[in-house]
Amino acid sequence: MQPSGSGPAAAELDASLEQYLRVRIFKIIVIGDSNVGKTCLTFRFCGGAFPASTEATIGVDFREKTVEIEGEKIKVQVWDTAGQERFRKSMVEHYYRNVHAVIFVYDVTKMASFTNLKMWIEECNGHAVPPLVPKVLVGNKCDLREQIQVPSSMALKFADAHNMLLFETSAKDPKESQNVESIFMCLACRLKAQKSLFYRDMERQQGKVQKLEFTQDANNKNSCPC
Ligand SMILES: Nc1nc2c(ncn2[C@@H]2O[C@H](COP(=O)(O)OP(=O)(O)OP(=O)(O)O)[C@@H](O)[C@H]2O)c(=O)[nH]1
Ligand SMILES: [Mg+2]
Repeated sequence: MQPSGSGPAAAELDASLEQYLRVRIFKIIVIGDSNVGKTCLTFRFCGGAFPASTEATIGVDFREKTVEIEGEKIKVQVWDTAGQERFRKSMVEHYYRNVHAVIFVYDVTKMASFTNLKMWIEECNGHAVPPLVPKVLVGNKCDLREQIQVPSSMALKFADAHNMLLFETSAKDPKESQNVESIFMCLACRLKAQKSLFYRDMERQQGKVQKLEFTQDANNKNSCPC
């Protein structure tokens, strides 16, 4: 596993430094029951492989990957959170502070992990995460076809009701790696478009809209995987 030596304060400092150096950094948190595969999904995206073994995450593990969207380098900072209450309770405030996007994960072979999503969404809402923060739903472990308990139709209905996109995938199956990548890239593209709008509005207020280099991105959604 990747080392997780730096704490949330260091990650926040890192974010400030990155902003200073003008590389945009997007903080994406991964939330859900213990054992649904949050660590494996984040490792698949950032490390390009399925980890040989994992242990329950304690507090949070940070992973990151620099991606390029429409010629701009963006650092995706992934917060792989702990699903077990005892390993997360002291950290919850840090998870949600200044978060840019949220990924809710359930295990398609475990109905309880799906029904518990309600609780995870409540926790997220309870931390005043703005409605504009994009959220997606991920059903993991689709490689275990014989054991699926959560039908796609049920998950889709839930995702629709909560205004989220649904991804069903497997961190384990190498054939699904592109799909895992799409989850994060979809969010990064949305954030890039959103932030461009934000910057454009700010500039408009200041009467400088013509000078802003990000303006064009707001309307250009062609490269978004979703
Ligand atoms: N078959 C299969 N197993 C998976 C997949 N993803 C994860 N696992 C297994 O599920 C178990 C839990 O994975 P983790 O990624 O550690 O789960 P987690 O959600 O991070 O758990 P916490 O850190 O306790 O919150 C491990 O034994 C993984 O090997 C998958 O896509 N398919
Ligand atoms: Mg974990």
